[in-house]
Amino acid sequence: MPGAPRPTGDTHGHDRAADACAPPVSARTVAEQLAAVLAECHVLAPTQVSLDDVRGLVLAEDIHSATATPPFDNSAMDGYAVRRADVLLASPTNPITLPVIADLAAGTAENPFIEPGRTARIMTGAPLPDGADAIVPIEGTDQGTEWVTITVAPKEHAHIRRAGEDAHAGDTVLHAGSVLWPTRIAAAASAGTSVVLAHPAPRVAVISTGSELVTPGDSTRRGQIPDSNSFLLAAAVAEAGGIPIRVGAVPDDERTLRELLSSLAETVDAIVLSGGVSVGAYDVVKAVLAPLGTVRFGPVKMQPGKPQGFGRWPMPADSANGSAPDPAGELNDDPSATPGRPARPGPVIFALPGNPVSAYVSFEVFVRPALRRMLGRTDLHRPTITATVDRGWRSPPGRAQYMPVIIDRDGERTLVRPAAAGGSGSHLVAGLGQATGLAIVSESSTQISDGDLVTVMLTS
Ligand SMILES: Nc1nc2c(c(=O)[nH]1)N[C@H]1C(S)=C(S)[C@@H](COP(=O)(O)OP(=O)(O)OC[C@H]3O[C@@H](n4cnc5c(N)ncnc54)[C@H](O)[C@@H]3O)O[C@H]1N2
Ligand code: MOO
Repeated sequence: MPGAPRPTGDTHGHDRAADACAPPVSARTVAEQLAAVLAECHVLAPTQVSLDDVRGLVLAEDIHSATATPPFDNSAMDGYAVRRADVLLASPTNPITLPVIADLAAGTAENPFIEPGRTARIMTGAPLPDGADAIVPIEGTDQGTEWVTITVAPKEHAHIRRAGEDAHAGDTVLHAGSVLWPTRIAAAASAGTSVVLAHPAPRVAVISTGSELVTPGDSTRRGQIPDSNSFLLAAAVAEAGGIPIRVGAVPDDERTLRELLSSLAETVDAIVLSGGVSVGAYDVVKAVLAPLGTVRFGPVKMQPGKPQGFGRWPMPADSANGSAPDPAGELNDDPSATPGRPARPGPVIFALPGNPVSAYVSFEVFVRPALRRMLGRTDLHRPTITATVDRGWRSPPGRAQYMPVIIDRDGERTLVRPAAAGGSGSHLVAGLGQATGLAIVSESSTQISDGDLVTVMLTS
């Protein structure tokens, strides 16, 4: 990229003077940033997926029943298969005793013909033997095995489940576009399908950046804190339906991060980074990604979550196309190299702010809808409700605010109050754990008072 500052392996090596000279990036609204994100995130191409792995995926084909469901007439009760005419007059005062000619368990292929005056013991799910036209549950008998005494007269076709009453062979049991939740997975299985064409779950690498970060539980010296963002974001990816690959925390070192991104790019659909996107001296994510020209960094008019980066990791061009791979910007300086087409588009990259509440809000507002678009979901957004403010707060002018709130019921009313004692501070990660929603305050509001109505995104 001519004129772009060349990334270096040093921690502090990128050219701050060049950054200062770069034209200021205009602030986007949340809607503008979301539109830019969604325009770049496409549904993943469908693949064959085993029913073991389809939960939450979107079906890309209709599923037809291979056979009738149920496939054969069968018993709905543990009891006796009878000719109803034989026991029509049965009652406690008029018991009728019949010989038991067979014992039919679920799974049996036997089909003993039930002659008049005979019966077979039968279990739930076993095929109805020819000749029988009703089932007497064991509760209406003495449960005999050689002979059985029946004291209850069955109704017509009592306790018989008919072949095809659920679906006929060839019926469409699921339509393309259906989200495969457990009951639909059961419908596919009962239709005789073990593998379906579905849009796969996006594989999402989650990386925290910051030399201050340690693994939770490890001892910390002054200046260090546990990495909570990689756990937050990996769990949020899974909850959104993606497959998280939690890399953990990497230090503020450009070469380390560049090599990591380059190696991950081959195997993931998205990369979610946190930290290092603001204007600090060691903002490693921005230092590595901004010079590539494929990731845009700029402020979004929201609080928290102001500094955002979004774009794509540039993949090596297809060598058959005669071009040279150069994702890291350091392998090829040959100006005569012919640009080629990438073999596949690189993963989309979300560079989220490091403050934990900022990272979380950014995930909810931008990453989650994007992942759901990649999954083929049409319900991209969380549901919202209107709630009454129980304890007011302030909001910065010119920025849409996403306040983590606790949602309570008070009779007919739904009440909200800030989840963290400190309010909207983007470092208040412990308080964030109390939140069950995000109250959305418009750019023009600066004071949210007790009794006001607010829109609340339900997050759990
Ligand atoms: N002079 C300015 N300073 C800052 C501005 C600004 O406009 N001008 N913006 C502020 C805002 S708003 C935010 S948000 C942050 C974003 O900064 P970064 O994305 O560069 O994030 P870091 O500086 O790396 O970290 C910020 C904060 O979060 C903590 N952190 C980072 N990663 C994790 C993690 N994985 N787990 C837990 N906590 C994490 C980090 O220690 C810092 O305290 O910039 C403001 N500054
Ligand atoms: O915009 Mo920052 O994300 O407030 O903390």
